[in-house]
Amino acid sequence: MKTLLKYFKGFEKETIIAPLFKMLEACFELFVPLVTARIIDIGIKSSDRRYILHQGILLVILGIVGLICSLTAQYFAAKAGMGVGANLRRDLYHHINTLDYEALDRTGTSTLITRITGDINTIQTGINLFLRLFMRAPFLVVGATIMAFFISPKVTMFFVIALALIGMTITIVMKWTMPRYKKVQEFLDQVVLHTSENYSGARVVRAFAREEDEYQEFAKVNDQLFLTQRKAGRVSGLLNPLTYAFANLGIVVIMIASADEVNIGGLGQGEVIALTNYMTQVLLALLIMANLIISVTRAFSSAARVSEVFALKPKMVEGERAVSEAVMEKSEAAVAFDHVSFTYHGQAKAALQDISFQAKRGSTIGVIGGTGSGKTTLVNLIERFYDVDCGQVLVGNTNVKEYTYHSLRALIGLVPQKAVLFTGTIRSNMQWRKPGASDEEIWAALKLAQAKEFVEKKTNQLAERVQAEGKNFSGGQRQRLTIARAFVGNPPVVILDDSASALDFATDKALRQGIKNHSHETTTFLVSQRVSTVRSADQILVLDNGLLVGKGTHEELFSTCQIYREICLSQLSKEEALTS
Ligand SMILES: Nc1ncnc2c1ncn2[C@@H]1O[C@H](COP(=O)(O)OP(=O)(O)OP(=O)(O)O)[C@@H](O)[C@H]1O
Repeated sequence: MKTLLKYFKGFEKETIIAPLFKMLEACFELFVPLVTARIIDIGIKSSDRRYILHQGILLVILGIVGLICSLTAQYFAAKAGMGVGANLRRDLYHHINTLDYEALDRTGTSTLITRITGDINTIQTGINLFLRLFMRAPFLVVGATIMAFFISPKVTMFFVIALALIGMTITIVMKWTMPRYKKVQEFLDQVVLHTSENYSGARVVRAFAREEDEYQEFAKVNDQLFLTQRKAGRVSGLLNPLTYAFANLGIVVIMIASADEVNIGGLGQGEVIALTNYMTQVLLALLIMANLIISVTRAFSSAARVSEVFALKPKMVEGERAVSEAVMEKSEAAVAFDHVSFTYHGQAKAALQDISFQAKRGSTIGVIGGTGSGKTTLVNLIERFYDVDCGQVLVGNTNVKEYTYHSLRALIGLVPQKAVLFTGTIRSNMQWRKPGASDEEIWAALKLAQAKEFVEKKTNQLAERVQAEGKNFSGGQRQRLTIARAFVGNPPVVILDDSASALDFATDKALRQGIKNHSHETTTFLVSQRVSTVRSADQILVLDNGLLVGKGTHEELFSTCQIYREICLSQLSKEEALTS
C-alpha cells in the first residue's frame, strides 16, 4: 500500500489546497447561523431595517465566498484524484507488460482489466472525496459544537448527547454494512469476469447454443450480487431516518430546554434558531463523514488489489547481451534445445521432458504431435516466454537467458495459434516487427503469406482499416496477415504455431512453397497437427505427452517412429504417406 503513496508526488500543492479551502468554506458556513440569530434578535426585534439589510448582505457575501472556496477545493481535489489515477494507471499498465507469462497465467486477464479500470476509478473517487471532506466534516462537527457552547453552555449538553447518539447509530450501521459492501465488490468482480468472458467468446457461445446456460450462470452471480446489495442496502437505508430522528429529537429537547432561558431573557429567539441550525449542520457533517468512510474503505480495498498486482514480480531475470543477426550468421545451429524440461506453474506433470535437438540455420523444422503434446510450449521456450526448469535453450549458440528480451524477440517472427490483429490499418499491423518497414517489404511479406491478392482487392489496400481484433477479416485472411507480419523485416527465425489451420489445402501448399523459397538464411518452425504441413520439413520433431519420441525426415520417421507412422496413417493412405 505504501508504494501507492508515491503517486501523490507532484500533487502536493493540490493535496494541501483542496482540504484547506474546504475548511475555509466550513468556517464561513459556521458563521451563517450566528448572523441569522443576529438578524432575528437584533434586527427584527428592534425593527432595524438597515441592520437587517447589512446582515443580509453579509449572509450573501458569506455564501459567495463559501462557494468560491468550495469550487477551488473541488477543482484541486479533482485534479489530484485524476492525476494520481492517471499515473497509477500508466504505471500499472507498464508493470503488467513487464510480467512474465507465468504471472499473467496465475492472475488472469479479466482480473487485471478490472484492476486497471474499475479499481483505479474507485481509488480516484476516494482521493477526490477524501481531500475535500476528511478535514471539513470533523471540523464542522467540532466547530458547530463550540459555537453552540458559546451561545449556551447549558443547552450544548443536550446537543452533545444527541451528537453521541447520532455518532453511535452511524458506527453501528457502518460496522454491519462495511463487510457486506466488501462482499458486494467481490460479487461485482465475478459479474465483470463473467460478462467479459461471455462477450469475448460471444461467437462460441452462440455456435454452441449456450446462450441459455450462460444466461443462467450470469443470473446466478447477478442474483448473489443483488441479494448482498439488498441486505447491505436495507440496513444502510436505516442510517438516514435514524440519524434524522435523533437530530430532530435533539432539536425538540433544545427547544424545550431553551424555552425557559428565552423566558428569563438569557437566550434570544434567534440564538435558539442558531442552535437548531448548528444541530442540522452537525448532522449533515456526520452523514457526509459516514459516506466518506465508506468511499475511503472501498478505495483502500481497491488500492490493496492494485498493490497486489504491483507486488507480482517477474521470476525471469532479463539478460544483458544484445543478440544481433551477426551472431546467428556465425552459428551453425540457429536454435538448439539441450536436455530441456519444463513444468507450468502449479502443474504436477511436466509439459516437456528432456528435449534435445538442433535446428540448423536456414532449415525448416516441423513440430508435430497430438493436442496437448507440448508443441506450443516448445516454441514458447525459444522466445523465452517461460524459463526452463532443466537444460538450456540456445539461440545463435547462446543461452536465451543471456539476451535482452527485446534483442532476442527481434530475431524471431512469431505467428501465434490465435490470429490476433490490432486496431489500425493493414500497414500499421504489418509494421509491428519492423517499425517503419517500407510498403515494398510489406507487399513482399504479403505475397509470401498468400495475402497479397485479397489485400490488393481492398479499396484502400495497405491503408485499409483493421477493426478491433481484426473482426472485419475472415479467419483465413487474419491468419495470412499474421503470417505476413512475422516475415516483415526477414527475421532469422520464424515460428508458425499451427497458424495455417484456417487455410484451404491449395493456399496452405502455396504458403509452404513460398516459405521454402523465401530465404536460405531463415530457420522456420512449422508447428502443426497436419502431416501435409510438416512432411517436407528438413527435420520433423515428434512430440507425445511432452516427450520427443522422434526426430528426422518424413521418410525416416515413417519407417522408424511408431507414433509418427500412426499420425500419418490417420490422415493419409499408406501410398500418399510414401509418395512425396
Ligand atoms: N499456461 C498454461 N498453464 C498450465 N498448463 C498449461 C498451460 N499451457 C499449456 N499447458 C499444459 O501443457 C501441456 C502442453 O500444452 P501445449 O499448449 O504446449 O500443447 P500443444 O501440443 O501445443 O497442443 P495443441 O495442439 O492443442 O495446441 C498441456 O497438457 C496443457 O494442458
